[in-house]
Amino acid sequence: MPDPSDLLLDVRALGKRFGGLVAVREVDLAVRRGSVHAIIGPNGAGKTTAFNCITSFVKPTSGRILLDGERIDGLAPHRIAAHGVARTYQNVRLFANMTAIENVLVGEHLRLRTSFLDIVLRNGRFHREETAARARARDLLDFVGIGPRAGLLARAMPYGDQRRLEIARALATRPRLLMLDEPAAGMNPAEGMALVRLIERIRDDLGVTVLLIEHHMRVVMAISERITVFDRGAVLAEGAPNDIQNDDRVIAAYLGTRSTQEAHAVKLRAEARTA
Ligand SMILES: Nc1ncnc2c1ncn2[C@@H]1O[C@H](COP(=O)(O)OP(=O)(O)OP(=O)(O)O)[C@@H](O)[C@H]1O
Repeated sequence: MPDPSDLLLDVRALGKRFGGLVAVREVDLAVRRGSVHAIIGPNGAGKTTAFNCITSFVKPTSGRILLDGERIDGLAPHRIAAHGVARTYQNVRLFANMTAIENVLVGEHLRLRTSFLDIVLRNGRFHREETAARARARDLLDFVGIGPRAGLLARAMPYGDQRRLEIARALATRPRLLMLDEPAAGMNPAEGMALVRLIERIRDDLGVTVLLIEHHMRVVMAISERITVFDRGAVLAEGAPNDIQNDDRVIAAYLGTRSTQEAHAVKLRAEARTA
């Protein structure tokens, strides 16, 4: 068991029911400060529901969620963001008709101290904060590798750049914990490895702890210090990448073949035969 003071996120006995369906049951999740931690598991295992509970997008049925030792379950989503938790989504959710830099500024503004009156009056504080926010937004776009596209509309950007923009917008809220839901979805192997390097820089250069849900096993194994495996709403295994790769239960449930995609294909073919 890790020392509780090493933990940034400490989820205990988390449960979520949707009517009669138990989506998450008795889940414990301990994310060390300064680490990259992955959640893996088959489709429908409850991974996104656990994310949604942590960010208060859905209300947990049971359990406790602590950030840096402080309970955050039951807080409104914007309060959780203010505590330093930012996330991205499985499907890109950008403001499509805004430019890249404007999307990042939306994240920045969650942090600014400018009051409504300051904005209406466009006074000194407004201009100082706006200038600083723009400079920081540009730095973040550079950091994620899309600086030259700052003025492009989000909808005009290639998919890979949109995913980077989402990460920049999340970073603009200055999180302590960045939660990424399938960041490598739709990426080819080279793009996946470039994402690995970006996530490493987020951890090392910005000091942000990263919790990600991911199906691309090459990405997961390359980046994660710890992996938690979900299966049918519960935690099946937790450990370092090497342990997870060699865990018989995980192999049986999930990694039985060379890649996740193959595992899904085998499962689907088996289901098709019995249909
Ligand atoms: N809002 C909801 N209402 C009812 N059922 C839901 C809701 N959200 C999720 N579920 C169900 O909860 C279960 C867990 O879903 P969840 O999306 O958390 O799985 P997942 O592990 O993230 O899957 P995937 O890898 O496909 O994204 C599924 O059976 C899903 O249908």
